[in-house]
Amino acid sequence: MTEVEKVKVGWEEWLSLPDLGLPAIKAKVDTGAKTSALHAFGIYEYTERGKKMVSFGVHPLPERPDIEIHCAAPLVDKREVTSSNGQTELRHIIATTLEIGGQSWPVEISLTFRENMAYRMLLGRSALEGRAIVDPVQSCLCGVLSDSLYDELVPVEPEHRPLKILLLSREPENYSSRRLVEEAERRGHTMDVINTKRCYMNITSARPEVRYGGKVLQQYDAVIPRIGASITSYGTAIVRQFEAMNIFCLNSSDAIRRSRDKLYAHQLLAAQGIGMPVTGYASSPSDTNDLISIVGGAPLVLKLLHGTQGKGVVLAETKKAAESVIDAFRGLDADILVQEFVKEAAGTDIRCFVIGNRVVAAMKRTGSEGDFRSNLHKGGKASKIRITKEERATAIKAARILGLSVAGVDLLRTEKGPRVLEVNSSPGLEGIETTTGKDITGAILDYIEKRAKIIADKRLRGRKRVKRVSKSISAS
Ligand SMILES: Nc1ncnc2c1ncn2[C@@H]1O[C@H](COP(=O)(O)OP(=O)(O)OP(=O)(O)O)[C@@H](O)[C@H]1O
Ligand SMILES: [Mg+2]
Ligand SMILES: [Mg+2]
Repeated sequence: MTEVEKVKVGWEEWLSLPDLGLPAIKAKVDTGAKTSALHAFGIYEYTERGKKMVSFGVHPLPERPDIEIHCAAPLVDKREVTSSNGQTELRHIIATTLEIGGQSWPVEISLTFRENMAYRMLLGRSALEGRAIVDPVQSCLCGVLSDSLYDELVPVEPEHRPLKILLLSREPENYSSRRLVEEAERRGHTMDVINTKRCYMNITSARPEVRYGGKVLQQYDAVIPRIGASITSYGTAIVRQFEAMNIFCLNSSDAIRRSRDKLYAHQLLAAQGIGMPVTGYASSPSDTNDLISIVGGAPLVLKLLHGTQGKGVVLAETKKAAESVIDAFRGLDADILVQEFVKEAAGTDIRCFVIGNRVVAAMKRTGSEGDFRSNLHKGGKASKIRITKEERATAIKAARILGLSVAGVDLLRTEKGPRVLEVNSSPGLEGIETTTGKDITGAILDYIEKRAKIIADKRLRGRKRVKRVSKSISAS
């Protein structure tokens, strides 16, 4: 290619990724980065005719969160990428076509979560090499693409093909299970509810399968895992088996495991800058004193690492009390977290219900008189609450870090901003639906319809040619 044919680009440019169904994205040109990056959420790997693929969602226009495009692309690699803030993460690398300034060529793009960033895409060196010349003081040399290009796409309405869904739950009669079945059937889908503990599998078989009552469980479009804390290990093994069968699982086995291990989850969240109460952890009783001082002394909160529903969460008002509780837990050979007591939360926490990359509902929970724990199972009361932008962004980010598509993110409201307590992978539906009056079950099924459809139908959407709508050149 000769010099003349190179596309001239400024420091920011509008471009299209036609194979992904993205007609207009404003990218920041970043010659300091090798690989280009695209903001994606709900990243999911699957195999299509022996070829590795990845599906994901994109909100291409930061100011238009209503535009959500679900994409699929060949997965070419998984690579450690260090972003500009110095954080390294293992990213999916996809192959696709870049269209800019009337030309198009193949590129590799890494998928990352940059919901809070001004640009949904970074155009790196490899994508520009031999194809473009950068003029760092110019902007949008290739013209401006309008939002309206998204209106012309194949509608993002999920197709109403009946799906076959499997609900893994040991409680078929509880509110969450009943609502999911009822709503799925109302939409014309079928939903089988199966006790996770009754599933078994042949893990050595070349063709992975899960069995139940002598039959092979197969041909599901989606699995909804509701795995209780007491069976995390077995439950996630079953989910992993379904993943090996390329069946879409609403939450992945890895994500469930990460969120269940409170210590691990805390480490992952802390590493990505999520605010949490100061938390310490130790195994040896000889360091109890220092551990207590790390979190700022009494009063402090002690938690069993694998506790749930407020069981195993204790407030120690004095240092003496803290020491004796730590001793008692140790005597039981239980792993514990020692945590700063956030007094200003005053027995109230906020449950944010996250689906995909949206908080679909939030409620405030206040503990019963005299209890600092706000768990509804412990007699707490719930009410509607409007969350702040920061709380919303934190909840979404926390779910995303753990890799959960559906999550109940619990946080405390403090003057210094939200403090995440934990992220639940099987959040209950009863409290949130009755408190907010919102159809959360419907929102979960909307999400499954979109995601499962992409994988089950194995078709790409929104392949349309793109017209430049205007050419505006500015030197900003
Ligand atoms: N550090 C803290 N400071 C103040 N209050 C806290 C703190 N940690 C926990 N709490 C209160 O105790 C409740 C239970 O704690 P946490 O959510 O960590 O435990 P859990 O047993 O796993 O509950 P869940 O049923 O939500 O899984 C919280 O909802 C909150 O109201
Ligand atoms: Mg919990
Ligand atoms: Mg909780």
